[in-house]
Amino acid sequence: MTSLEQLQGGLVVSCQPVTGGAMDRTDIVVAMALAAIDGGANGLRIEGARNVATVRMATDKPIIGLVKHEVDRTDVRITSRLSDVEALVHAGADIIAYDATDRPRQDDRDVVLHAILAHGCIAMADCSTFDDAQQALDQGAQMLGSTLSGYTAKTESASDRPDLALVSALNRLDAFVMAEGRYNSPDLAAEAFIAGADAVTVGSAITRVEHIVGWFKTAIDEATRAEEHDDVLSS
Ligand SMILES: CC(=O)N[C@H](C=O)[C@@H](O)[C@H](O)[C@H](O)COP(=O)(O)O
Repeated sequence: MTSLEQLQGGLVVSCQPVTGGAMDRTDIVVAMALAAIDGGANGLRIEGARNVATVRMATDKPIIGLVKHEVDRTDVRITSRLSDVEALVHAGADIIAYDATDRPRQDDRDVVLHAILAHGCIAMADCSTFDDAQQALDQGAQMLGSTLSGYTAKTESASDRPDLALVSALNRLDAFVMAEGRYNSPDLAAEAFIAGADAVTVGSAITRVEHIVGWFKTAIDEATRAEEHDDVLSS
């Protein structure tokens, strides 16, 4: 079975710990990846060549690899350099995700895409809009993700809901559609398929303990504040 066949109709778990957090260690990334597979994940999204190489030794499941780094004078962070592609190929990624937005960056976007394809990997375009996806498809990307919707100046939004409308729009294009970004519950992940996704990637809600704890804390704090408010009114 090809990687895309293995991912079809399934769940990819993104194992990206909070940078610098208590879980930001390669051994923990491997443990999260194996636990995700035990839970039924069809594939993994792994950041960093070292993490990809170590997870690769532990499983044959499809790995979507990416490298994130901060560079001066650009907001582009995901696999924006040719050297990132080389490192991920070397590490054994099956699929390489890259920033498919039209924002300026160090190495030309389509040169990065062509390098991924030239190495025989599947290219996953992390898109913020339908236009990003259309351009990526025209250049040969086989997988289109809604990953960056809500995270660029053009699409910035305060909503904590996923962009299901973008997933529906991507479904009209002839490519594998990955719903990704803020699928923070099983119900939302299921909705991605109703919208036309071929697979869904979930990260924070499964592997970022700090975020999950924060969601609980916020809900509890709001509830306790509301209760205090009611007590004051009734006293
Ligand atoms: C915007 C951006 O840089 N997204 C990143 C891409 O790799 C990750 O930080 C996300 O965790 C991943 O996309 C999964 O999304 P969520 O964590 O919402 O399930």
